Amino acid sequence: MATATKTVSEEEEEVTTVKVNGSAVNGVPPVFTSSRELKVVFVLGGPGSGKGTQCSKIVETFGFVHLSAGDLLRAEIKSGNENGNMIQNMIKEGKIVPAEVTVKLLQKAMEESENDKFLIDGFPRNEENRAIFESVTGIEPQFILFFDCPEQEMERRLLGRNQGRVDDNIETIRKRFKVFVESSIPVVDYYETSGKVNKIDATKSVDKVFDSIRPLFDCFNHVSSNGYEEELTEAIKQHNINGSAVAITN
Ligand SMILES: Nc1ncnc2c1ncn2[C@@H]1O[C@H](COP(=O)(O)OP(=O)(O)OP(=O)(O)O)[C@@H](O)[C@H]1O
Ligand SMILES: Nc1ccn([C@@H]2O[C@H](COP(=O)(O)O)[C@@H](O)[C@H]2O)c(=O)n1
Repeated sequence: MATATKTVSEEEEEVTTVKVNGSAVNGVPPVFTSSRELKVVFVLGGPGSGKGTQCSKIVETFGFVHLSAGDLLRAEIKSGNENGNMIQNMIKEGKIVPAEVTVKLLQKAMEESENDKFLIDGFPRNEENRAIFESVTGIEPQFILFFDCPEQEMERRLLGRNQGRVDDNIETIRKRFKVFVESSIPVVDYYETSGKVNKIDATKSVDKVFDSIRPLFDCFNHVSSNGYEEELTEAIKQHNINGSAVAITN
């Protein structure tokens, strides 16, 4: 009788060939065990620009799963994991946690989900985040949503947020702004070169911001006979024509 037990060579085969979106990076295949074609949108923008608020609305309307890198790190602190103290100290100082920690958490969350559409919020925060995510998962984002908001407005929002976060105080907020400009904007610039960045004017009301985002996600709901890729390319083109593709102000 046949058994379900795999031979060592079958298991090796699985780890090296059953891959998400699967290309090898520098000859090393990605170590992601899902065989689904995952669609990922990275959501970037300064602290307090409204990323989490808009992600909730996208989840409700377009059925994406929201993975906030910050929330996953905060959950790791609460879980009592050995990395908890290190993560807590980094967050208090507004510093970026080593990518291998954050990527592992994102990878686990994606593997545990049955969905295939993910909004990854607050990630990649620096070049190390970007490179390690790409090499571990082999996933290229569909596009980047970039929330553009002046520091003065972000500071006002963060100081009024009242969620008891250890980093929503003026001293840490200033450090987070500096890290954003020095480490996160270069990642946005990187994706700008491949035309993947969709800049959103985040100063408007919550509903107006969502109205400007909506057309970029419509293609994931109603796929035309040409397939969603063509619809998405057209939506990005229209988004840029409509004047949101202005220079990054930070
Ligand atoms: N368009 C908006 N206008 C005014 N206030 C907003 C807007 N969007 C979000 N806010 C408020 O600003 C605060 C920060 O929003 P949110 O938590 O969504 O930002 P974020 O970019 O996810 O921040 P962080 O990166 O620090 O997690 C919240 O109190 C939220 O209610
Ligand atoms: N990729 C990331 C994302 C977040 N952090 C740390 O968490 C803090 C809070 O992040 P939010 O997105 O919830 O604002 C952030 O300041 C970093 O300390 C990270 O290290 N890497």
